[in-house]
Amino acid sequence: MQKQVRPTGGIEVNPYISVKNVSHVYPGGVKAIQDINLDIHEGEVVAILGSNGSGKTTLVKHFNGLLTPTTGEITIGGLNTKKEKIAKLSSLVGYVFQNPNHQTFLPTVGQELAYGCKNLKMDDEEIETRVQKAIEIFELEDQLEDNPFDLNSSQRKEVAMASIMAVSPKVIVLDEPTTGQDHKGCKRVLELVKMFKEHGHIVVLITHDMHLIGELNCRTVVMNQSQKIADDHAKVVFSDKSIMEEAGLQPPQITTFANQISHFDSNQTYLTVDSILEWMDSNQKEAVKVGSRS
Ligand SMILES: Nc1ncnc2c1ncn2[C@@H]1O[C@H](COP(=O)(O)OP(=O)(O)OP(=O)(O)O)[C@@H](O)[C@H]1O
Repeated sequence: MQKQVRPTGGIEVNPYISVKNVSHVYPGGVKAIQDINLDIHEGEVVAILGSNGSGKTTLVKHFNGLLTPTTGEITIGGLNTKKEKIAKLSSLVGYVFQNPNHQTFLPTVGQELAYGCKNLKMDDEEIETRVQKAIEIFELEDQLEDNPFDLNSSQRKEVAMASIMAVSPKVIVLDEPTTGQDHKGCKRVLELVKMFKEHGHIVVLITHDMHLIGELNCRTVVMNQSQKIADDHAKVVFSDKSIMEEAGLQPPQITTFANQISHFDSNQTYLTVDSILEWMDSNQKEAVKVGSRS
């Protein structure tokens, strides 16, 4: 396999996910993605952004073999997705659907947590260890006998994420993780993405949630009309007006605000309120008092 040079660090590392010249045409003729190239490495959190129908879901469904390229090639951990069984690919790439009802179907949370591991034919001891770890991380001890459908949507989403965590795939794909979540649920998603990264997972998020991307401060891929039109750090992408306009996207409100205020460093893109407060502190802008209004 050809080695690729990472843009930073200068060390040659093979990407864990390698998408090469991939197009996908659905039966009926819709060209959902066209000539996509994308490398994702160990340790990365990557957000995939774009308007409805731009091809985000089609692209990520290729990572676990739910779809295969019409043309081009995808390798996951060095395995060509066209040649591997879906079961093998799902042990490497876990997919958390936007609607947890699409992936929770067993009568208890405990059974749900073990399902993915059982499906991959792990032995009982291994399943017990993995499920126990997921229970601890997600603090689900008191809910094991509950029916997932008696939980609220935020809790059900956590159960879906915990069952993927039990399988422990290298890559965790989160499809619109904050959609339908209240403020607490959104904060929890942010924590979980950080936690997945700390546990050594690559996280790929499909999202329309600019605030989430701002908080994650992560690599951002923009899809538009079935093509990849940007792939850079969120700060670079959000400050590129032509890309944002082409894709019909709005940066987080705090970024738009900072861009309009001459006080702020015009060479910087501010993604969060905290980054603005930090700038104010370090520049001792006394004209603008930092602190909450009473
Ligand atoms: N199973 C399918 N059969 C035919 N066309 C499809 C199918 N799934 C998606 N498409 C079409 O492929 C294109 C890309 O869809 P896709 O769902 O990948 O976009 P998306 O960016 O994820 O959109 P959204 O944000 O609405 O989920 C759209 O034109 C869509 O209508």
